[in-house]
Amino acid sequence: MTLITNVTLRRVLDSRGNPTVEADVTTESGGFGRAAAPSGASTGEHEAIELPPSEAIANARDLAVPRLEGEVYAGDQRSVDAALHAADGTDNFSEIGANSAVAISMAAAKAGADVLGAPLYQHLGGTFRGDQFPTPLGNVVGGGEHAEEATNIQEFLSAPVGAPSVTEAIFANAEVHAEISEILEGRGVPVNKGDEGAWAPPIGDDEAFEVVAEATDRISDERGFEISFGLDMAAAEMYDAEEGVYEYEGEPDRTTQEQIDYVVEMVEEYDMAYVEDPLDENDFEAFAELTERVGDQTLICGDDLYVTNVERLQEGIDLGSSNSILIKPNQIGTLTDAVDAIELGSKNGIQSVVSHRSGETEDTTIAHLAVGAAAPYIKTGTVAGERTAKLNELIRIEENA
Ligand SMILES: C=C(OP(=O)(O)O)C(=O)O
Ligand SMILES: [Mg+2]
Repeated sequence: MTLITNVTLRRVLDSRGNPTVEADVTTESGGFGRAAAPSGASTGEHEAIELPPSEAIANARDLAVPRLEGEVYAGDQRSVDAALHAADGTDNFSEIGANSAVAISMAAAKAGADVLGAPLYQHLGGTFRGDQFPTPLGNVVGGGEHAEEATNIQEFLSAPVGAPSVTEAIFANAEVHAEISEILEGRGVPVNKGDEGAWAPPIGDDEAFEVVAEATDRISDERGFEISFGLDMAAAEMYDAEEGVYEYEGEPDRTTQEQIDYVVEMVEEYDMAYVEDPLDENDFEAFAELTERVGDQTLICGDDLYVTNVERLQEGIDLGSSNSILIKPNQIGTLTDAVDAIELGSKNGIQSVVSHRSGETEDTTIAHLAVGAAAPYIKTGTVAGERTAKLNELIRIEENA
């Protein structure tokens, strides 16, 4: 019934106006799934390879589609994803492109769910899943690779850790976002937006800490539940490997030790709930030192460090590098690989944060993945249509749970 009979690939627009890969999967009994690949700007050097969409589509048509149509059942996600790996034949999807792979993988999952008449989160997670909702981490101020002339730190994230429901948390993040524009206006700071819809003001990191803390405190008081905040430092983008320093525009460079001390100081001063990629993507040891120092107070999350790869995650587990992992299906290329990383993490006390990319589409798969895999966090922006697509889907899922 769920035998895949057709896979169609096309180019569509992403939120930056760049082309990306969209896949349609149809099954023998008429099941249908459609999904599109997102795209990063601050990509990790160990990520699976995103090919130019036209090339990814042409190669996937030649190599992957014949191994799927009439061969594999959409309801059997592991077989779909194994066929994608076999068609590609490399360990980083450099033949068919991780963008084609992830679009097909997600579209097949949706087609499988469609045949069952079940919501995607239930198809992915099974019948006993669907009652645990992730806390949404909402990007409210940012710079780095996501906006020019803004903060060094890539993302300041509202973290409504005390919210009674995911719906309340989503609205609280939007209120924090709105509050920040008022605060910035009051300070005479012009308000532009970055790639993910976060404010991208021309201010230094120190001022951004103050502004975000003020906004989260105010909305927390109004709402009556705890709203903390966190960061994605995307530190690999700041790291100069030759000099061994982290470069901050308008401030002195920091050595690795100074970077660790700085993060410890900020975690303590602002009681931060979350710090992603505070150190270079190859420095498992420095991550471990930081986790040793503040891992009992905050989540230290590896994004570029792990690239959703179970082998890199295992190295981090062995060394104690972090207590959290970012999960981006397109970093690794399939839903199976993403779920395996979540499960390896949860067996080892590592909290998963299912994440969007800075270039996104209206696709809502990650909202279902977070619920289906019972991930404790999701990072998918605060405002902007391609972000609210996922957030509104979470609201709907919660309503139906
Ligand atoms: C979402 C992120 O940005 P990008 O998609 O540009 O890697 C991130 O670094 O977590
Ligand atoms: Mg990141």
